[in-house]
Amino acid sequence: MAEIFEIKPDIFWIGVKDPELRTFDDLFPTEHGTTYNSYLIKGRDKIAVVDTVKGKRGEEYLEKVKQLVDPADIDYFVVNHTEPDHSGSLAFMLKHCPKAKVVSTQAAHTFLGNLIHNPFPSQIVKNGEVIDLGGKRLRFLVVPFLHWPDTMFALLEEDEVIFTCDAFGSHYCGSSIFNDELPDFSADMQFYFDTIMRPFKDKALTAIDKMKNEKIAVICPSHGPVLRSDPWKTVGLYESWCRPEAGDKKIILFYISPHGNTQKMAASVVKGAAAAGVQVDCRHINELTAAAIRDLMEVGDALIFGIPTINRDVPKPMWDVLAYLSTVHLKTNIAAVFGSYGWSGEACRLAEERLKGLNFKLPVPFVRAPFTPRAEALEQCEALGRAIAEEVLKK
Ligand SMILES: Cc1cc2nc3c(=O)[nH]c(=O)nc-3n(C[C@H](O)[C@H](O)[C@H](O)COP(=O)(O)O)c2cc1C
Repeated sequence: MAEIFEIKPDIFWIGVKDPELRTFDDLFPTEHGTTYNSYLIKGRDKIAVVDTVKGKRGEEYLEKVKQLVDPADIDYFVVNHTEPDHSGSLAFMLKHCPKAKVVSTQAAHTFLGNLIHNPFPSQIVKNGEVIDLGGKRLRFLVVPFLHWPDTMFALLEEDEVIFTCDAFGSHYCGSSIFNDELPDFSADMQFYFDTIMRPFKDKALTAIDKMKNEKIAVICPSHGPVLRSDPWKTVGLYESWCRPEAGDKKIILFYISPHGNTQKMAASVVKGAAAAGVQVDCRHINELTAAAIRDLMEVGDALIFGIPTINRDVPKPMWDVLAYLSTVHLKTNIAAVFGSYGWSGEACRLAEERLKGLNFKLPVPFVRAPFTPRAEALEQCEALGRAIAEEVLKK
């Protein structure tokens, strides 16, 4: 018999486990594998399934469903989010569940159209709408961008069970599916937050605000353990990871400087900003871990990058820094660039293009200086620092 867990009377975990998975979506390491969680709810009158599983696991998943109900009796597939690890077996399941309607947000409906291509019976729901299964009412909380635009949570009001899709999930596959029956997986949960949810901290706080008015005894995410013991502890952790730190305004300056010229320019930028009343946390990127770089990015009221040209390009370690910008939740969209070069000097322009592509505002054009910066170039760097500080103080 395939593994099924009863979470509360007539609410079942019918997901599949993937303990050997070591890289999720070609992107993130999964040291402890993962699970694709799906849930079946038997109301007095209707049957609903919340999310499905990865497409490759469809057959096995169908067999699980058959252990509990006749698939032809399923009334609803609730799609909280359309990422293929949760919706991949939906089209397959619909063939076996002729009466089932797909319940989702409008955005998820559009995405499913682009994933499945064939028409499917559907019901689009808005925030606060309810589907009554008979003694079990499913109410939807629309929470866009956790972490795709399509996302919603589904709350079983009477049972106080909420299905939150990727939010509060972990890539963790253990012998049980319940958090109170497993070893500590908090590091996996934090890593999951860091890789998936971190760019959407403001959206997570909005979702948490919506949850706070609700009675919730169990959180059922779409990966990893079901949180039936102290679910609010996890909500509190998310809140602490998402809440911005208060404090004085500051500029973060990241630089690299094999021959020390860009470093000289950095010192002048720092001087100019300080004269305008804003401190600069000036850091050589080789002295920072990736985690420290990402943390610093999130606290900066402006970000400045000191970049020499190497082989007609931004040096690779600095490209890595620029790549991190899309993996964090930035407080600012103000940036500036400067750097030394020898003969062709492409780096500043390339970095500016990257920043503009991420919707940064660059109030001052980049300052570039050939080899050892002259006094005039250092003055330009001071002016750059001052202008960015003034921009920060305007906010
Ligand atoms: C390996 C190497 C490759 C370089 N390639 C370029 C280049 O393609 N174009 C250019 O303008 N300068 C190039 N330079 C020169 C540097 O940009 C120049 O020395 C600059 O002053 C270095 O800044 P830094 O003192 O902050 O390290 C290169 C330097 C090195 C060491």
